[in-house]
Amino acid sequence: MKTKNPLKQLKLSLPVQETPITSFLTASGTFHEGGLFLNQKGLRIISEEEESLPSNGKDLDLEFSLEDLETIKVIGKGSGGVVQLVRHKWIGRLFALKIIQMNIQEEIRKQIVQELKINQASQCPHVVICYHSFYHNGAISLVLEYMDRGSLVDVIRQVKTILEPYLAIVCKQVLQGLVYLHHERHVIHRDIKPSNLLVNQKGEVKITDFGVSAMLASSMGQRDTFVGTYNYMSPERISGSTYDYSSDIWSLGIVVLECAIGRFPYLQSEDQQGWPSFYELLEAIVQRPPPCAPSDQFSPEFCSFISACIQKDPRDRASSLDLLSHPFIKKFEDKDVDLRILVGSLEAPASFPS
Ligand SMILES: Nc1ncnc2c1ncn2[C@@H]1O[C@H](COP(=O)(O)OP(=O)(O)OP(=O)(O)O)[C@@H](O)[C@H]1O
Repeated sequence: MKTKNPLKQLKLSLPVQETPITSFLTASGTFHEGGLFLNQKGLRIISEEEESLPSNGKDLDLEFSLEDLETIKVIGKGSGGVVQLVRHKWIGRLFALKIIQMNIQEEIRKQIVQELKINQASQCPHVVICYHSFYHNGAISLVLEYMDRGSLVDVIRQVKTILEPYLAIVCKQVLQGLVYLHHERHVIHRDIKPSNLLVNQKGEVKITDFGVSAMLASSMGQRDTFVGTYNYMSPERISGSTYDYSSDIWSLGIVVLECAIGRFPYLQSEDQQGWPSFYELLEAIVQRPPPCAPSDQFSPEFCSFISACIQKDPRDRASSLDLLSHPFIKKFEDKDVDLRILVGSLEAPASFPS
């Protein structure tokens, strides 16, 4: 028997497409499924392990002892000691272990441990978390959040210069860290420099060594004995005047300018023979007009940002809070600039030869 309308019976009923494609996208226009990220800038695959790692570590409530950590390799050396990449034997998680050698009296040690405890309470996603600190065999060991793309020193070494859109994203995150330190914790960092600004492959930038320079200074019995580089130090600190939060802003300006032009701003040119001597450099910072961004190579917003930071008179510098709404930062806010694209192309310091 023939059916009246065979085609009608064959008709498939398709589900009505009620879900618009945009609902699969994140705010940045990225399609995200499992570990796969796809947007107009390309494709990225992030392992499930990385994805599930907490970015602020608030949920990490482990009992630590140095015996629980196994060393993988040394990933950095500073004036105070070494930094090792370590793995927690039981949970397998990676940390950076910073060991600072200091033979100090019991009283000062107690004071330092107390200070570090306060630092451990960091509640800002742009300040590297210090999970634990130990005093052992004359050394202070800090168990830090591991930043797997190293510092801005490693970034500049590989890319030479950082383009304005990426720099704006870097600056915004550093400023968020500084707003936290200056306005919530009421502390001056005192050692903002490229090696203290760390990056991870999620595109996060965080300030580290918060409180460490103060700790080293107090361990020497003088409030302002400085160990480290003077390159980023403000003129008022070099000349021994009183200083405040704006001293960190000067340092930030020098760091950002260096990242943009690809050389330390007090060097006249890339091919300048050798560095100025220690005293020539200090004299230049205190006596000479401050460096600025060349207006024929950079946007007016960038040049204005740099001169809002690098002012000889600290009162002329903008605050971290003001700088967060500077036109240079605002300019790229809705432009979907993804720092992961930049850091994704870099080699991890952990894979550098020792
Ligand atoms: N939490 C971390 N995660 C990943 N790498 C780190 C971490 N902390 C430090 N490092 C690496 O170790 C290097 C040395 O760090 P450290 O703080 O000891 O010295 P520094 O800042 O380079 O110099 P100085 O001791 O003069 O301040 C850094 O430049 C960075 O590459």
